[in-house]
Amino acid sequence: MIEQFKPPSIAPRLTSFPFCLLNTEHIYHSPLHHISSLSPFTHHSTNISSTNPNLHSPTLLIFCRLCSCLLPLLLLLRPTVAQFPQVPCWLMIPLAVIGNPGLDRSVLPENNHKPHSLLHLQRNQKSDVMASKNRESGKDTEPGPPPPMATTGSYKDEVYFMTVALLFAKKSPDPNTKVGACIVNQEGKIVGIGYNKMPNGCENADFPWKRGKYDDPTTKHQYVCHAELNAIVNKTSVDVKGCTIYVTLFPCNQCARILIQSGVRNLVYLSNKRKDRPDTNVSNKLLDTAGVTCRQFTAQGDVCALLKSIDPNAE
Ligand SMILES: Nc1ccn([C@H]2C[C@H](O)[C@@H](COP(=O)(O)O)O2)c(=O)n1
Repeated sequence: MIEQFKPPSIAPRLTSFPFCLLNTEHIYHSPLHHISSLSPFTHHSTNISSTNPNLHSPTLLIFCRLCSCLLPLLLLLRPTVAQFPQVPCWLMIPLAVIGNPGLDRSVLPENNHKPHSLLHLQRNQKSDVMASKNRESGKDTEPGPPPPMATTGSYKDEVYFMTVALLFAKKSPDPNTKVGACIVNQEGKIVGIGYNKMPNGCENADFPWKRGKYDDPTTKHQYVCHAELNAIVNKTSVDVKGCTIYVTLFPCNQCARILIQSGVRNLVYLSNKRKDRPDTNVSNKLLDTAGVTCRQFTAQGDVCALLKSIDPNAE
């Protein structure tokens, strides 16, 4: 049997006008990209509505005709209505469909005046999220360049950074070895400072400060937080990836691991007198293998005098 296909008579006509309207360029400022997915007039729902018997009802026909007359009228009225603070709530629904006249576009980025601006914004936010995910997974921990070494003031910048580390070492309650650390980001800004002390909430006076075997709980070694660790946990930036650490004493094995894992890429140290001790003897190997550049800070002339004025024992 051969049968001619009869297209549904009313539904396509009903949906055609609002469908076209929603896709014209004239209303691209409106949040219709979003709303249209909910609207019964989209491509999507056109397909659904053509099989929907409700759409064939005369009431709906009148409603749609009314909408098609009302919408252009509201478009014309839109700037005028926006002058009035008290917009009747029945007007809010069609206005929401046309666009929010009260939206302060100056708070949006420049290109937000273009079509699909919200979409652009979401894409940018998405890439920010991806970037931070990559950072978390350590994918972007490529060696960062050392901070710029300008000579503003009397000294090179690194002299100031090492001086800050040395100055903060003086705050350490350790009677024998005082260590200071200063973390500098790739813009040459200080983002973390630390010195060796007991953990927060553990009174320095309540814990031993004497030296001894590393596994002896009556000595300081099991308790004290090293300067490098404190500088990292005190950071003022999101992270310390790509940063340079200035430290007055070469890091121990544990601190070397912490520096590597936190993404610090460059190390400048003042003294390495403990490098062969069991708690420091593999630092160099770890840092070197992980690609952290290490360099000893050398001071001469007035820089030497400056360091000695802070700590007479400074080498
Ligand atoms: N890179 C380092 C090395 C050591 N410290 C701290 C830990 C202790 O408080 C002190 C070392 O004591 P010592 O064995 O010399 O009696 O220095 C640090 O903060 N960072």
